[in-house]
Amino acid sequence: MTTDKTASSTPFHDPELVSTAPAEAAQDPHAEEKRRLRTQLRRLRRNLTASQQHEASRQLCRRLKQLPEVRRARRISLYLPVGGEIDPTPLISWLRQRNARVYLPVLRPFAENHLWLVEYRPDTPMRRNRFGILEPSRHYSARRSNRLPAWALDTMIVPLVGFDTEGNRMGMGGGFYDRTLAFTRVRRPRPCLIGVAHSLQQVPHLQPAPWDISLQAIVSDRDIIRP
Ligand SMILES: Nc1nc2c(c(=O)[nH]1)N(C=O)[C@@H](CNc1ccc(C(=O)N[C@@H](CCC(=O)O)C(=O)O)cc1)CN2
Ligand SMILES: Nc1ncnc2c1ncn2[C@@H]1O[C@H](COP(=O)(O)OP(=O)(O)OP(=O)(O)O)[C@@H](O)[C@H]1O
Repeated sequence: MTTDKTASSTPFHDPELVSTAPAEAAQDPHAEEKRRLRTQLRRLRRNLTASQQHEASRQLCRRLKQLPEVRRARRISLYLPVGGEIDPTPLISWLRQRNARVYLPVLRPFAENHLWLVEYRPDTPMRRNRFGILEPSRHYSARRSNRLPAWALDTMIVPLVGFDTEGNRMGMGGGFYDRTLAFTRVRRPRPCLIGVAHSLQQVPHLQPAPWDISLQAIVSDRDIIRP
């Protein structure tokens, strides 16, 4: 895993090169520490009670509805929560009333750790992916007309495992969003990225990795952080 000599100098500003970079895990000197912190933060959110979750979701959605990036979005992605993630789904009916289109991440087949963004309508057929997360079915997602390239979204609501007040983020560790959004370093248009999490997922400082994509805002049940 550590034999690739070019690994540490991989130009992460080039999404094409980056997405084929070998020995990915070996490139992150903070990997072990991040893994531990991730496990700890995931446990914290999993341990929230149903009523804490309900209240956090209410507060989150109240704040999200105030954001211009959410209010003006015609095409917006969010996620269906698992494992204690803060729940953005009460936003869906509100968005539909405003005639916004709602998209969900789908694990992209044959492209390791990349996401498709697939439209989510009331009649969209759903299935569970390999992580047990509900997503639009393979058949439905395979139809190009049901998807959007990430650049065509106005806003993406991105789940976080950890964050700091400078807007550094930590995800589930698969690099799914980082890979899917790597193009934002070099091309426009690009979606506005809003990270969301429970306030207890805030940590004093996260060391950003070279491939981390930065967020326009982080919204929790307590705050709106603009880095
Ligand atoms: N609700 C939700 N949907 C999402 C994401 C997310 O973070 N939250 N994703 C954001 O990326 C993508 C899925 N990414 C994921 C990455 C890792 C694991 C996970 O549970 N990993 C396990 C080991 C899994 C296994 O191999 O079986 C673990 O770390 O313990 C789950 C989802 C797309 N959909
Ligand atoms: N653009 C990219 N191209 C190739 N590999 C990448 C890219 N971005 C991240 N990775 C790899 O993905 C792995 C996970 O990265 P990291 O721990 O930062 O995930 P994360 O930010 O928590 O996940 P996510 O992006 O899904 O929220 C790392 O090993 C990293 O090398």
